[in-house]
Amino acid sequence: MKRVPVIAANWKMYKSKDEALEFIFKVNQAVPSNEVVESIVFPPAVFLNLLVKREGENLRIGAQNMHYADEGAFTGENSPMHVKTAGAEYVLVGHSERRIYYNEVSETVNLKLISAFRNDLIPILCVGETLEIKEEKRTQEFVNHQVEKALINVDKEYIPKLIVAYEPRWAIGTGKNATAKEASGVITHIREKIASLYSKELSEEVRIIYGGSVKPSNIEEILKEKEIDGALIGGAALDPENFIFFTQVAEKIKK
Ligand SMILES: O=C(CO)COP(=O)(O)O
Repeated sequence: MKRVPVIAANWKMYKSKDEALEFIFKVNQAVPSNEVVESIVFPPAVFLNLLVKREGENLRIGAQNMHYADEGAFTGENSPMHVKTAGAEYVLVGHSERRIYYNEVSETVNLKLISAFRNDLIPILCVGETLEIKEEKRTQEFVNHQVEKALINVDKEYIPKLIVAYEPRWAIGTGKNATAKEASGVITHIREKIASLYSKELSEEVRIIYGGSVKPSNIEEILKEKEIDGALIGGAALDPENFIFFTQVAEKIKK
């Protein structure tokens, strides 16, 4: 089954307004068409509107987080409607930094996933183990459990839209990436888990990507793995030239 590769830049809490605009200006014309590579940028929420107005045809914009409720007394939060009307088409759900610093737990991850689908946003569900769990050789058990919990009550009609990012926590921002083979192994098992929850056919439509210290020097090796459908990149994708390079490698390898 052919799956369109995904190259996603998670800006986290970086970039000034001018830097954000400069990035979009440089990248918009340079990335491959959306049918060939889905190129997505996740800026801080306050920039969503600004960046979408400048959007060309190819670069897509997503939110780094959202609340699961449609509205409510939740000071400081953005609803799915807010991020959607600001122009987001995608949303990161369950990023490890949200899980570590903001009390994101499997129940809220699950509610956000359901809410994203209901609001016609494409979620990138982030999963990944700590170093401790890896050393205990419990990676697969842990990651499969995260996937299973996240997908509770998610209707099968939405599964083809799902994107999962396998981001081992020990690899995020550390310069230490999982080897391509390691990542591919975990991703294969995630797909099997989704097959066991839904069906093999549906599981083959899900894009499963890798994140954690992806950089220009390792992107080729990672994307050469058939099971890895793209990358979610932090630090290295803040540079527009790098981002363009990542999309070009995806276009070349996944064609
Ligand atoms: O958290 C990440 C993407 O969501 C990965 O960050 P780094 O690429 O900086 O390791």
